[in-house]
Amino acid sequence: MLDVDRLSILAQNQHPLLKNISFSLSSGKTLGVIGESGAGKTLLSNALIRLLDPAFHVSGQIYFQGKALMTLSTKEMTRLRGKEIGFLTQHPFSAFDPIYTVEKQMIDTIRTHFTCTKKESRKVAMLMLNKMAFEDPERLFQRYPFELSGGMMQRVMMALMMALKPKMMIADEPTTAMDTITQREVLHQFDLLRSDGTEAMLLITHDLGVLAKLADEVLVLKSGSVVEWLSVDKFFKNPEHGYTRSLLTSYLKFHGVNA
Ligand SMILES: Nc1ncnc2c1ncn2[C@@H]1O[C@H](COP(=O)(O)OP(=O)(O)OP(=O)(O)O)[C@@H](O)[C@H]1O
Repeated sequence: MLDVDRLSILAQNQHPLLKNISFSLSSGKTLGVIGESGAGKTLLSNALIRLLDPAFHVSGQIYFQGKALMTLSTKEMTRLRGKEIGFLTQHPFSAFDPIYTVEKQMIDTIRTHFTCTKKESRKVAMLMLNKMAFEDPERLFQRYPFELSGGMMQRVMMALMMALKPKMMIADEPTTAMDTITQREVLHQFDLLRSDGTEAMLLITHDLGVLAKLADEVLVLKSGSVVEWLSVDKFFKNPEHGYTRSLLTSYLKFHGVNA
């Protein structure tokens, strides 16, 4: 479904930030991407949907269902984002316009991708907000992004993705701003999405518990390079690379588990 071939990113000053990244993501699979802070995870996800600042120099190829994304026009790329490739960012406020209510933004987005009436799209949005554990979606609808917390915005974004049912989903730390109970519910919905239209997921996370629950494969990044690309089973039981082992050991130690 997704093939990334020697993707590299240079900063404006020519400093290499991502170096020859290659991997594939098949239909039916979830790929977890991990690595310490600054490894290049967010740059990678933004590059995949072509939302990088134009100051970066990007080379290599990205194929989504055989389509070379680097050659698509801005208009074609805009059409693809949302319905074909969904994106959940760790900065949800950047995905919403501060001057419109949640209702308007959800309805407009749904109607951009589906032929339906306002009433129909409102009903779908409402249903998904209910699934995202909002107690009073009617009230939420009338609010502006700045009136909501980061965790609430992440849930609104997730509800929108559930309404759009993109073929592939890219999620960059999608539950960071949520409390543990909400996180658990949202991750459950994430899991359900896989059996409801979303065929593949790329999930960036620092939480190895999330990785264990959702991922089939793991891509380990360090300083802009791929260290290992392995099955989740091998990641937890028998990682080859010392860096992967150290990530695992420090996570387990931090969470009070003896390795
Ligand atoms: N606009 C920019 N200009 C120059 N360098 C940048 C820019 N944005 C990010 N970088 C650098 O690119 C590298 C990768 O950053 P990125 O945000 O992708 O890391 P990350 O793995 O997502 O980290 P985190 O887990 O903290 O979110 C870092 O060294 C960062 O300093």
